[in-house]
Amino acid sequence: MRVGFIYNPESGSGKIEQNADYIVNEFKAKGHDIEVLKTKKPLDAKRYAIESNHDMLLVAGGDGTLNEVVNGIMPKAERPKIAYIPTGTVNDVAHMLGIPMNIKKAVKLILETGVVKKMDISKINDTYFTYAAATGRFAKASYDVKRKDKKRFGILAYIVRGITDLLFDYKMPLRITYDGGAIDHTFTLLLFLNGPRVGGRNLYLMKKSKLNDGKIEARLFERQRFWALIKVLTFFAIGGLVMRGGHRLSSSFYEIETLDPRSNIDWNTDGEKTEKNSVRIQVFQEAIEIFVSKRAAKYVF
Ligand SMILES: Nc1ncnc2c1ncn2[C@@H]1O[C@H](COP(=O)(O)OP(=O)(O)OP(=O)(O)O)[C@@H](O)[C@H]1O
Repeated sequence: MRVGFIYNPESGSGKIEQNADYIVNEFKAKGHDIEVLKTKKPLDAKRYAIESNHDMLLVAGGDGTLNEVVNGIMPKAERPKIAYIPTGTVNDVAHMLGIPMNIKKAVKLILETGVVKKMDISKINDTYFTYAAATGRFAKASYDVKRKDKKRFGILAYIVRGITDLLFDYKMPLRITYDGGAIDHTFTLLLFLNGPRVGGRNLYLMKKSKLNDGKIEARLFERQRFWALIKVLTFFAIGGLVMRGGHRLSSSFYEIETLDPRSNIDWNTDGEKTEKNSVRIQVFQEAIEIFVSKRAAKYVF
């Protein structure tokens, strides 16, 4: 197979760099023709994916690098398969797909023990995302953390940034239309999730949410004095529990319209800052093929 190996040497603690030769040799030993495409700056991974004519893209990086590759291949009529080696800080997608954080074990999964599944990809305005779009309280943490802090402190850097966001009162008057109706309210946090994980947390109460069901699960938190904060924290602490003042929706599309003309809402998709204010979210069912563990194939698809 013709394999393009796209890797981000800056992802996570940088361990991928010492393992790149090992990965190349393992793929060659199995008879693959592998081309190394190392990123030098943001958006290189997307460009490599756009220009690729490989049968498969082997991607090593965090959720952000995977997101760039997905944005690169989605407009193509013939999309290469994706094999993913998680080397980022949070690696939410890899946890859902059952891909080990250990590089050698991840390579073994791709070359020997894994299976290929078709996975949904979603789009928010013109940006594709693999697992999460969010706005409001805490949503900034994942893109506001500085790269050098991520490298030094790992996931703790995100937690500290999240805590500094605690006391900021997000008030977002919005109309949310979905395939079951419409809701007008003032919200503090909106989460749109492809599967049962976000922000490094497994949401075991959302285990019915599958990665190939053609639906996006929405968890919407109304703005309330004091209680909203408790409810958001409870959601993350207790596996996705939604208390009163929260909405649980499942739909193949959403329209989110800001009702305040002065609003200044930033959207976070797969951990990066992308769209602003009113957006449309839609799902492309089973849009990409990706290597997953046998266990994930059974439980999240
Ligand atoms: N060589 C590079 N130098 C600096 N930034 C890069 C480089 N290559 C890619 N990037 C950018 O780094 C961003 C973040 O990388 P990535 O998400 O892969 O790792 P991470 O942030 O450590 O992991 P996670 O998203 O799981 O927290 C990507 O969106 C990409 O644009």
